[in-house]
Amino acid sequence: MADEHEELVTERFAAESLVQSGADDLERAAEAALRPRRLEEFVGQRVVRDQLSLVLDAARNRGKAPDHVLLSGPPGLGKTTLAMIIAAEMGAPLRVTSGPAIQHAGDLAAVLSSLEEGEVLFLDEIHRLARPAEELLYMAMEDFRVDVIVGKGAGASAIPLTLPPFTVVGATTRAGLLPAPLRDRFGFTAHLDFYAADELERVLVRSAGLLGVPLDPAAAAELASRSRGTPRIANRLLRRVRDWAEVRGDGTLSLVAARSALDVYEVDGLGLDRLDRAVLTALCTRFGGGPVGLTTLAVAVGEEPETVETVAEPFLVREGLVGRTPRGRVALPAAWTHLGLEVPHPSGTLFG
Ligand SMILES: Nc1ncnc2c1ncn2[C@@H]1O[C@H](COP(=O)(O)OP(=O)(O)OP(=O)(O)O)[C@@H](O)[C@H]1O
Repeated sequence: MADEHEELVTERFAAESLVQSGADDLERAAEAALRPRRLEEFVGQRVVRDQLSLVLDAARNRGKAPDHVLLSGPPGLGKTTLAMIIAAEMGAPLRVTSGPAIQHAGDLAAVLSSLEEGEVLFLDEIHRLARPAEELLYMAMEDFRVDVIVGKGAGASAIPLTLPPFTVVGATTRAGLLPAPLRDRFGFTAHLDFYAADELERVLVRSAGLLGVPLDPAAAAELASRSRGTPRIANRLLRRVRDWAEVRGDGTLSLVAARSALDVYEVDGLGLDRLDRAVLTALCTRFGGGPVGLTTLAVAVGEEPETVETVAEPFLVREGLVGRTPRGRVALPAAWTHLGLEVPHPSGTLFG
């Protein structure tokens, strides 16, 4: 059970999950099969969808590559899916890479100089691009030009190379870390927010249809309300409920099957998982409700500060469990209540 629970938690860490290659390859394949291919299949995010649809229609009418697009938001909300949709809607090829994969400016120059006209270049985790690569990207995005450096040291020379028009789709969980000159080169920026329960229900119904499994409406509602506002988690839980229904039930994804599977995987009433609860527990019990700095909090739960900040925290803040103050993170009254603890008196250090 513990291993299975671990797997459920780590699905939120796309990069780290590479470690568990076998099981995760299967999960990634399962995820890919449920990915919407066209904008009209993309559930929710109505404003982003409308705006993007306008950008793409206008580009199509002009017969040009669309403006560069920057997508930000927590993991699993559909940034990669939207990049794929942009390429599909434009009938353009898609090239996928990421900030950490590009170590040197030369790596990026090689990618850029091999792009076809109209190609969509998806740059995941764009905030992690190395500075020299970032500067090369500015020029390529603005002037469709790169300087290819030939030779080394004093004898090195830059040969300008003109690129065909292309579209960068950048994705980041930390838009605030992007330097202004890079942010400014995106003609369209969109922030993806957590999904409402009714939107997640639609994601689940669509996925159950694609998987060919019978999903009771009550089970869909239960799963939607316990998926952390995140389609990736909703789809992952759906597959776990299917496992439960096939192995321990009658194959129907009923409310009983949904609740039983969620119990097995220790997903609580709010949809919080092990990391979320570890953060809340540390905040409330170890640090007396805070304020506590991000790094100290991360050490206490055995995670990287970036993971706590980008994976756990946004949902905890949105649910009113955790607050950010200039002095650090604090547990809000709902956090104590959720953990079944007594809320400390407000005249204490916490809210005073
Ligand atoms: N709006 C949506 N409608 C239907 N399914 C969605 C939607 N958004 C995401 N999904 C599903 O959730 C899964 C995760 O989405 P995706 O990989 O695009 O997220 P992401 O934001 O790129 O995450 P990460 O930053 O971790 O890579 C997809 O496989 C897809 O099946």
